[in-house]
Amino acid sequence: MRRIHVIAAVIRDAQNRILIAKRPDHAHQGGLWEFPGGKVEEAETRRDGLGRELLEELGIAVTEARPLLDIRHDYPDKSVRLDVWLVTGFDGEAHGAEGQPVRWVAAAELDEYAFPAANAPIVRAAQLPEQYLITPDVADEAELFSGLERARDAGIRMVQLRQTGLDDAAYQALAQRVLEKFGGDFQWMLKGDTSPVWPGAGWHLTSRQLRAMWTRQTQGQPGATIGSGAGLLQDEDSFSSPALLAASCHNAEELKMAADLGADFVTLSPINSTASHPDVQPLGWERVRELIDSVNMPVYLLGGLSANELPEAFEAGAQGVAGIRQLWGRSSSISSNVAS
Ligand SMILES: Nc1nc2c([nH]c(=O)n2[C@H]2C[C@H](O)[C@@H](COP(=O)(O)OP(=O)(O)OP(=O)(O)O)O2)c(=O)[nH]1
Ligand SMILES: [Mg+2]
Repeated sequence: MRRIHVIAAVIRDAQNRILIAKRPDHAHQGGLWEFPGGKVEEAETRRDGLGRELLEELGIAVTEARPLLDIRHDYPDKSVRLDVWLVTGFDGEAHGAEGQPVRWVAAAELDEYAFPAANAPIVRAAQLPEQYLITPDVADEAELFSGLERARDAGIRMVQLRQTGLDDAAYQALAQRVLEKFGGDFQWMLKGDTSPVWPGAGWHLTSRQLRAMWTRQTQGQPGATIGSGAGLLQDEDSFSSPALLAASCHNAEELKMAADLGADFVTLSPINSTASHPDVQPLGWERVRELIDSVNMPVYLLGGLSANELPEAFEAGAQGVAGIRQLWGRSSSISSNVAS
């Protein structure tokens, strides 16, 4: 089946709301909500297709946009490439120019709408920020707390609580204190051998845990997924359901495992060489592009990258950058929205 190239737009306004539209009942995937867009024409660039579709469907002229996520999905009757762009600037008042209902909704509310099956990762990408801070090892809790305050003030919105050298009990106790103080400031991603019990917290698997879990899942229960992205949770293996499931990946095999488990997003590393892993061969941008292209999930690039490299990351198809020192030490000088 020929794959149809579709441009779709996550349009964000100044209040951080996102525009969704309802597909006509008779259309393919009819009656479901969608991100506005449509088929790219033969002699048209992606950007031109985006501009034309949003003018036709919503009566707006796009002024600021960048790639967000590229998805390949096979419906029983149709194969599509959903080439999703984030639109942060436009002229005109968006309205249903073809008579379709449109609605501005908060990112968190997107979960309440019925979208086509291919859209789950788009919803996730629309909700996730551009930067993912991983906490460095700190000397004491005061250093951790002041760093988190700095990150919050600099616009960081998602943090993985990482502290090497703590046993599980000490880590859990630290997480409790950190979440009591900063619970509402960030989307928290926790580590450890069991799914976090804090409401709203996500779980970030190491690549070792990812492999172990994948093996267990695929051998025990074919097709079973645990991630929230797939909408299927099961707790036979004593999982509680994390708000988000993420995994650390370094190659195509691990990316595929994360996708099989229904991960909401992944980190991919190392992009550049880093002081902490001088012996590890960096992936380099060309390979990174190929790897991102091979999956339908939001991917954060990790390893020697700073927020200054967000434009390259977006160009490669990434959700954004993840970082330890780069997003911590200098976080007071980082703009939260470098791309716009
Ligand atoms: N625009 C859009 N299409 C989506 C989304 N999710 C999804 O699976 N699709 C599928 C449904 C369709 O098979 C295809 C988009 O085709 P379309 O019907 O919108 O194309 P179009 O605007 O060019 O319309 P037309 O000229 O065919 O009437 O992509 C989404 O979020 N937005
Ligand atoms: Mg359309």
